[in-house]
Amino acid sequence: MDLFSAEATLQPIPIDDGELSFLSQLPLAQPNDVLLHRLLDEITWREETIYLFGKAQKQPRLSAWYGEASYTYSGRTFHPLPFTPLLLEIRRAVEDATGKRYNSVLLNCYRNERDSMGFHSDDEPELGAEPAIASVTFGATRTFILKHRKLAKTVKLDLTDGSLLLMAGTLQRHWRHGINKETKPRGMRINLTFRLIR
Ligand SMILES: O=C(O)CCC(=O)C(=O)O
Ligand SMILES: [Fe+2]
Repeated sequence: MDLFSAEATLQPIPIDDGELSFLSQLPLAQPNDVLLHRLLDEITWREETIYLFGKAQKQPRLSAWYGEASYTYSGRTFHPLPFTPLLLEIRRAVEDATGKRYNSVLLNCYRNERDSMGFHSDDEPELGAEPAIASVTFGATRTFILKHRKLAKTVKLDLTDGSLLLMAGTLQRHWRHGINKETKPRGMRINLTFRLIR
């Protein structure tokens, strides 16, 4: 094995007012494309309805919650499904790589370039003051955009197949993040954000 072909540990990404680190390939027991298709098949995906200015709208992606604690998100309380063996396996890899523990995961499936995630912070009180949120991507690359709440600063990161991004420290307090729609065709992408809910 070529030990120098890729970084083996999380590398810090310099950013003001928070902590970000990135690992281009999370060590996993199965290839990324096998895990992408297993997640697509084994997860109970839902197309949630959201209310925007009082109007019902389908969320522009599929999503699912798994874990050990109920959770409030965008003003709604979710009762997660229990972790599956596949999710436990991915969680173990994420815990080993980040040195932190997680009891919940939000999964999002971006079916194509038209799916997206609006700008938000993962700053719900049950996540605590400086939450560690570990984000794993399978499938197509999409651009993860961070916008500072007060300063005119934007950071863009390409989240590639098999990558791990750790958001920590005061990042959620000072920055919002999201995934824009794209104009060029994109294949399917599944993202998992592991969290610790208290
Ligand atoms: O898909 C992504 O990379 C972002 C997901 C996200 O922000 C979230 O699950 O809260
Ligand atoms: Fe988020």
